Amino acid sequence: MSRNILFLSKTINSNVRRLCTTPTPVQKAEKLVLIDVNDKTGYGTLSMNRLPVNSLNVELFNALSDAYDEMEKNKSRGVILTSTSPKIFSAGLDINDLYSGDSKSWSELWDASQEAFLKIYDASFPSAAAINGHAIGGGCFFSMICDYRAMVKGYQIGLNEIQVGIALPKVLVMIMGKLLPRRHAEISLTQGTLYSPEQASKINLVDDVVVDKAEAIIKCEAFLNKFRKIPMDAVNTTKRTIRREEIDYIRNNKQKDIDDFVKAVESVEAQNTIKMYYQALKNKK
Ligand SMILES: CC/C=C\CC/C=C/CC(=O)SCCNC(=O)CCNC(=O)[C@H](O)C(C)(C)COP(=O)(O)OP(=O)(O)OC[C@H]1O[C@@H](n2cnc3c(N)ncnc32)[C@H](O)[C@@H]1OP(=O)(O)O
Repeated sequence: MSRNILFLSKTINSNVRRLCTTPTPVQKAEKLVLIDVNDKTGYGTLSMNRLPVNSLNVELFNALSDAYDEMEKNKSRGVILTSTSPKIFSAGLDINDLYSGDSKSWSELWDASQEAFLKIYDASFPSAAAINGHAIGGGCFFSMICDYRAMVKGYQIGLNEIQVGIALPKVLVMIMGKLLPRRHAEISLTQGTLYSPEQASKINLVDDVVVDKAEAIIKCEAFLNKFRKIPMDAVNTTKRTIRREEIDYIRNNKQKDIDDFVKAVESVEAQNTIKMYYQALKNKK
C-alpha cells in the first residue's frame, strides 16, 4: 500500500497561505515535488512536478530539499527521483530566471541549488533516477548525483551549459570528471554534447536503457534492493569517503561558488548567448 503526501516547498506554502484571502492564478500552484512512499519497501518516489518542463528555480530546488528532509526524517530506505511529465525529466535551470534575473536572484538560485545538491549527494540513503524523458543541463546534473540512473529510450541527456553561454560551475565539472572517462568528460563539458540514452550508457552517463518509465522504476527498485542486506552505516561511510571532495568543496566554498556562478551568468557574453538561446527556444514552434 502506498500513501501520497501533499508536499509543497516552504515558499509555496507561505504563498498559498498568504493568498488564501486574495484569489489569484497563483493559488492554482501545484505541488512541486510529489512524494509517494511505498510502505512495503520503504522507498520514496519523488516526482518533480513543475510542468511543463520541470525547469529548476528556487522553489523547485527548495521543494526537492524539503522532500529529502522528509525522507531523512522518516528514515527512508531509498529514493527514486523522477518526474510527472510524460516526456521530460527536467529541462535544467529555468532560462527565464537566467535571462531576466539580477545578481541577487542569481545568488538565491545558486544557493538553493547548492542546498538541494547537498541533500541528494550526501543523503543517508541511496537515490536512483528514473529518467523518464529529456534530462538537460541541471536536469542531467541532478540525475548524475543520484547513485544510479535508468533512462527511457528516445530522449536526450547531457550538460549543455556551454551552449547556453554559461561557464561550467566547478561542482558540475568535478562530478562529470568522476563519472565519465576523462576524454568524454572533456568533450562533453566543452561542447555541451547531448546524448541518446544508448550513447550515454556507453560513457557511464546512464547505467541502464529502458523502454518506458515503468521499467525504469523496476530497475531503480532492483538497484535499491541491492543495499537491503548491507549495513547502511558502512555504505554511507564509504560513500562519503568517495564523495568528500565535492561535498567539502560546496560546504567550504559556498559563497565563492555563488559568486562564481553570478559572475558567469552576468557577463555580457553570457547574457547575449542566454538571450539568443531563450529566443530560439521561444521561436522554435
Ligand atoms: C549545485 C549545482 C546544481 C545545479 C545546476 C546546474 C546548472 C545548470 C545550468 C542549466 O541547466 S542551463 C539550462 C539548460 N537547459 C536547456 O537548454 C533546455 C532547453 N529546453 C529544451 O531543449 C526543450 O525545451 C526540451 C528538449 C527540454 C523540451 O522540448 P519540447 O518538448 O519540444 O518542449 P518546448 O521546447 O516546446 O518547451 C515547452 C515550454 O517550456 C519552455 N522551456 C523549455 N526549457 C526551459 C527551461 N530550461 N527554462 C525555462 N523554460 C523552458 C519552452 O520555452 C516552452 O515554453 P512556451 O512558453 O514556448 O510553451
